Amino acid sequence: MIELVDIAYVRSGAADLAGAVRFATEVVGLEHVDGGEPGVAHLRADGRHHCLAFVEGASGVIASAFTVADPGALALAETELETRGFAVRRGDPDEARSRRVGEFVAFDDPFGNRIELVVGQQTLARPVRYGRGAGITEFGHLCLDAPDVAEAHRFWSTTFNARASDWIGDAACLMRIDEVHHKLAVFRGDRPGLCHVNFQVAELDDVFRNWHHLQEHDVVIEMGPGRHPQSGAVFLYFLGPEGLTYEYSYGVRRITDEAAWRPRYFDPAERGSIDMWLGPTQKPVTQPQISSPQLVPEGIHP
Ligand SMILES: O=C/C=C/C(C(=O)O)=C(/O)C(=O)O
Ligand SMILES: [Fe+2]
Repeated sequence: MIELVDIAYVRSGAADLAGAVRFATEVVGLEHVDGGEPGVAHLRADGRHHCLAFVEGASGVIASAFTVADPGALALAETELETRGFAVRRGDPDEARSRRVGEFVAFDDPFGNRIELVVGQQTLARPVRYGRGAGITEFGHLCLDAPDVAEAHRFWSTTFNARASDWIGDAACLMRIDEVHHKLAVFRGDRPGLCHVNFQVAELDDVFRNWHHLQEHDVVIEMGPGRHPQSGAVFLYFLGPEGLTYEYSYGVRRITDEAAWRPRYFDPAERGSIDMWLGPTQKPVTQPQISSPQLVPEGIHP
């Protein structure tokens, strides 16, 4: 079993790099960390050097990354994935530099989502220079698509240490890797992709202030403000450029008594199962996975 320590970053293709950065800084409120790397823009939300990187090119998610403890754990993870039949590729030093990590490996999950496992993700000591005062405190979670959510849970909970915190029928599974109710969610979708990236905000007021800010800037609000009964968080989903959905949320549950927690099963057909405030609900737009070079011939995955 591979122990995921935290989420690290999402890497996404941007056909209009400048436009994606402008939105991420001026509208979402992230910091643009200028790394002097042509064609790549790093966006920061917390201590991590970045949690979102835009790479000039075709729109779509390139990879979603998780941290493991140290180089030894990364080497063990590589072997374990290979033993389980996954093709694993070691990132080269230039790729690792661009990701601001010491080392990383890449593989595709059984549904075609490109996952990277990293060690040595760079921390910046100076405070975050937020693009605007959105109240962002941290990169909260990432959400992937898969056609079979139960199968995705089986994969993440047997290959990795992810535990189901709650289910929304066969439509979604919210999984934790630490005390936070979920840092990884899988939603049902026909194709692999990134359903959304989440940023936690400091206060309830931030969610509502941000809502007005987004409306003033004619941003498409996909869902909310509302309150999820699963994590208890007040949410707001909105669509950015390149088909990337962002979520602000406030007040996510922490599961402090691991032994006592039992995942709950919500019925997606019940009104209120997605939004306790009974607002209109819809699945956020998914950013499709960019088809990356095959790691190995098809069909090798278990
Ligand atoms: O549709 C339900 C979403 C639930 C939550 C939550 O409980 O916070 C999410 O944020 C999510 O799955 O992304
Ligand atoms: Fe979310």
